[in-house]
Amino acid sequence: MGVATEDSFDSMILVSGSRLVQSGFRKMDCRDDVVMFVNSGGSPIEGRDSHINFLGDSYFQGGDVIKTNEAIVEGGDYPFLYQSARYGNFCYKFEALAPGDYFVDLHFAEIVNTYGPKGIRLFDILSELDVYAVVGANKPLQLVDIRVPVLDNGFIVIRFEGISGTPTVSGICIRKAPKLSAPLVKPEHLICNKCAAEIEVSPTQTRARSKYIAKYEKKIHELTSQYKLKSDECYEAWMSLTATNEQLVRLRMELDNYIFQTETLEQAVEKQTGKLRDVSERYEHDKKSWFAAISNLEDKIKAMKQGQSQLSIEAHECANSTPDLNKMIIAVQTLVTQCEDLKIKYSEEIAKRKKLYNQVQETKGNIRVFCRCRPLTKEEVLSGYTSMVDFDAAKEGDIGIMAGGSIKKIFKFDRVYTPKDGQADVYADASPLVTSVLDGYNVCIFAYGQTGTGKTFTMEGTEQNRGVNYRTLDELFKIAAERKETFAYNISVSVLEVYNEQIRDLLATFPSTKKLEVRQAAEGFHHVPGIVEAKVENIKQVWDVLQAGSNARAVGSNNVNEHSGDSKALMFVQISPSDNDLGETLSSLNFASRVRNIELGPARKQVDTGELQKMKQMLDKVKQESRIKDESLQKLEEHCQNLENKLRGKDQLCRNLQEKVKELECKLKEQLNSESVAVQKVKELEYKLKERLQSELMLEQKVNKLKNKLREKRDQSKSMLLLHSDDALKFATPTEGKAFSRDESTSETDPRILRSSNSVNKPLTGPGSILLQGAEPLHEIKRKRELRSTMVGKSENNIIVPTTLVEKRIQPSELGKVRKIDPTKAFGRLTRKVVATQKVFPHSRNNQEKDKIKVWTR
Ligand SMILES: Nc1ncnc2c1ncn2[C@@H]1O[C@H](COP(=O)(O)OP(=O)(O)OP(=O)(O)O)[C@@H](O)[C@H]1O
Repeated sequence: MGVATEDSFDSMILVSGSRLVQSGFRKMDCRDDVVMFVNSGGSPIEGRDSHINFLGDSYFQGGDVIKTNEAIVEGGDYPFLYQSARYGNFCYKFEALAPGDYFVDLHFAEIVNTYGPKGIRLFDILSELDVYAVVGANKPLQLVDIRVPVLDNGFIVIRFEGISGTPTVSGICIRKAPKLSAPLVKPEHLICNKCAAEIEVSPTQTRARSKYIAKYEKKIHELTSQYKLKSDECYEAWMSLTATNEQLVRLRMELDNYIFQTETLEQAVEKQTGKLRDVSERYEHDKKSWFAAISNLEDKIKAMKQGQSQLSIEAHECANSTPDLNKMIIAVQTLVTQCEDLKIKYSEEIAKRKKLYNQVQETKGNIRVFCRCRPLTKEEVLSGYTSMVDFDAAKEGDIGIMAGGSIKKIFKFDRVYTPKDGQADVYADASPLVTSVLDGYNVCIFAYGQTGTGKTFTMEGTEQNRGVNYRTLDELFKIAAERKETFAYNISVSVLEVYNEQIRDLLATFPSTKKLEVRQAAEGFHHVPGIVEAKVENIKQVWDVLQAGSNARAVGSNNVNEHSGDSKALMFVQISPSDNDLGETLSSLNFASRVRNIELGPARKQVDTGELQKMKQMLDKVKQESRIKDESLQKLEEHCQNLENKLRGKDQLCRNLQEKVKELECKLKEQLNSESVAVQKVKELEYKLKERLQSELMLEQKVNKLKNKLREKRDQSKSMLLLHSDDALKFATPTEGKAFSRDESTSETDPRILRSSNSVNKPLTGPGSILLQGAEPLHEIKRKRELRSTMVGKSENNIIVPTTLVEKRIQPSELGKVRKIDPTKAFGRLTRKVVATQKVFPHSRNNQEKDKIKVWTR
C-alpha cells in the first residue's frame, strides 16, 4: 500500500491533519519539536545518533507489557521501538506541559505472539482503522500529527475506549505544534468520542468553522460525485470480479476434479506399486527358494553324478569281470553236474549204507539191553543201606550182585552204566538207533525196572539234564533238517502206556472204550490202530506232547512190550543199588537177561565181522566225500548267487539313479521356465508402472497448467482489483469482510495460520482476492455460493452496509463547530480484504456504537 498521502488520509482520519505512516520511525523524522518520546512497554534508550531520548515506559496507568524478539519489518531506524508495547486497559497522562498546540504521534505494531493480546482491530479515530490489517505481522504503523491543544492545566490524556480488540501501543511521541491561524476547535476540549461533548466557540472560531464546513461540504459533494462514479466502476468491476470468481470457481472445481483424478491415479499407482512390491517381494522370495532348490538339486545331481560315475566304474568292473564270471559259471555248472552225479551216487551210497547199517544193527541184535544203576538216595544212605552192586566189569557189560560181602551173581548186558555215568554217556550208545529211525526202521526205546530206579530220569531227564527221549528226538530233527533237500519227514508222536497188560493212549483227550492192540501190518510194521498221533515239527512240541503223556500216566510198574487467507528195541533195565531192593533188582536183572537172550539168535551172531568192518569203513568214506562235495557245491552256489544278486542290485540302483537324474532335470527345467515367466511378469508390471507414472506426470503437468491459468486469472483480477482497490475496499460487506478478513478467532487460536507460506492453496491466495479462502474445501465454497445466491434476492437487511463512521463528539452548543461527517466518508475504511458477492449499496450506516480513540485535552 505504501505511505499514504496526507490528502488521501485526510478523508479517512477524522483528526484533522493526522496521517498514517506504514513504516517505522526514521531519523529524518527526528525534529527539534519533540517534547518527549515514550517507548511504551520498553526501556529508556538514550538518543544514540539522534538527539531524541526515548523514555522508558512511563506516564501510564494500568495495562500490561508485551515484548518480542522477532525482527520488525520496515521498522525504520528504531525498530526496537516496535518490539515492545503496552496493552490492555491503560491510559497515558502527560502532565506539566506548557499550554499550546501539540502533535501527538502514536506508534503501533502488530507483535506476533501466540499468547499475546489480540491487538487493536478497529478504532474510530482512524475511521474504523483496522490497525493490524494495515500493519501486518511485526510491522509498524505510525499515526502522526494528531493535533492536540494543551490548556493551562498542562496535561494530555490518551486513552483507548471501546475499541474492538485490545488497545496496544508501542510508542507515544509528543511534539510541539505550530499555532494555527484559525483554531479548529476550542483548545480546552477536543473530544473524539461518540458521546456529545461541549466545546465553547468564539465568533472568530464560528466563522472559521463555517468556512471549514463549507469547504468540507464542497469536498463532500465532490467526493459524493466521485463516490457515485467509483460506485459504478466498482459495480462493473464487481460484476467482472463475480464472473471471474465464478470462472475461478469453475476452474477450481476442474482443478479439484483433476486433483481428485490425480489422487485417484496416485492411489491406483500406489496400489499398483504395492502390488508390484508384493510381486517383487514374492518374486525375490521365490527366487531365493528357487535358487536354494536349484543349488540343492545341483548338489544332489552332483552327488548322483558321482554315484553314477562310481556305479559306471563298478559296472565296467562288473563287465570286465564277466569273462571271469563266465568261467566261474562254467565251473559252477561243471560242479553242479558233478554234484548231480554225486547226488545220484550219494543216494545209491545211502541205500547201500542203510542196508549195511541195518545189517550192523542186526548183528548187534534187534533188542539190546542196557543196564543202568542209579546212585543211593540220601534217604537210603541215612537209613544205612549200602550198595550191593559190583561195577568192576561194567565196561565189559557185566554187573555183579553182591550178597554177604561176595559176588553172588553176574549178569551180562550190552552196556552197564554205573551211578557215575551221565545222560550223555547213555545217549551216546542209544543214538545209532536214531539213524535207523530215519532210515525207515521201527525203533523202540523203553525203560524197565522197579519203581524209583530212574526210568523217567533215563528217558526224559530234567530240563537241565535231558534224557534219551529228548536227545533222540533232538537228533532226529537235526538229521531231518540236514536231509530236507533229499527227504521229507513227517514226524508224529504217540504216547502209550502198558499197564496191567492193557494199552492206554496217554494223548487221548477222553477215555476210549475200544481196546487198543498192537497189530502187525502187511509190510511188517507194527502199529496200534486208533492211537492218537500228534504231529510234531520241533523238539519243543515233542517235549510238550511227552509232558502231556507223562501227566496222563498211571502210577505203577510197567511191562515190556513183548509183541515188537521187526522193530529195533532198546531196553534200559533200571536197578537200585540198595541192598534193601535186592529182591526186586535180581528180578529185574533176570527178566532183562531173559529178554536179551531170547531176542539174540545164535545164527545172527555168526556174521563175518571183518566184512562188516570193511563195509562200515567204505560207508564212512563215501559219507565223508559226499559231505565235502555237498559243502563245496553249496559254497559255490552261494557265491554265484551272491554275485548275481550284487550285479542285479547295482543294475537296479543305476537304473533308479538315472531315473532320478531325469526327474530332477525335468523339475529343474520346470522351475527355470516358471522363473522366466515370473521375470516376464515383473517386467510387464514395471512397464505398466512406468506408463502409470507417465500418465501421472502428464496429469501433474495439466494440473500445473491449470494452476498457472488460475494464477494468471487471479493476477488479472488482482490487477483489476488494485486499480480500484481504494474504492472497492469500501464495498466489502461486513459478512464477507468478516469471512475473508483476518479472522479474530482464528488469530486467537493461532495467528500464524493465515500467514503460513506453506499453505497448499497459497498460489490461489493473495491480498484482495476471494481465493484467499483457497484453504476452504470445495463444498464449503459451493455452500457459500449458494448462500450468496439466496441472499441476492433478499431485502436490504442483507445488503452489506458500509463500514461504520467515525464521529467526533461535540457539545450540543458547539454543533456548528463540529465537522459533519457524511456516511459515505465512512468508506474510507482502510482494509486489505476485498470480498463481496454482490453489488454493495453503501447508503445505510451501521448505527451501532463504534470503537473509537479518544484524545482529550483538558
Ligand atoms: N542215574 C541216576 N543218577 C542220579 N539220580 C538218579 C538216577 N536215576 C534215578 N535217579 C533219581 O532217583 C529217583 C527216582 O527216579 P525215577 O523217578 O526216574 O524212577 P522211576 O523208575 O521213573 O519211578 P516210577 O516208576 O515210580 O516212576 C529220582 O529222584 C531220580 O532223580
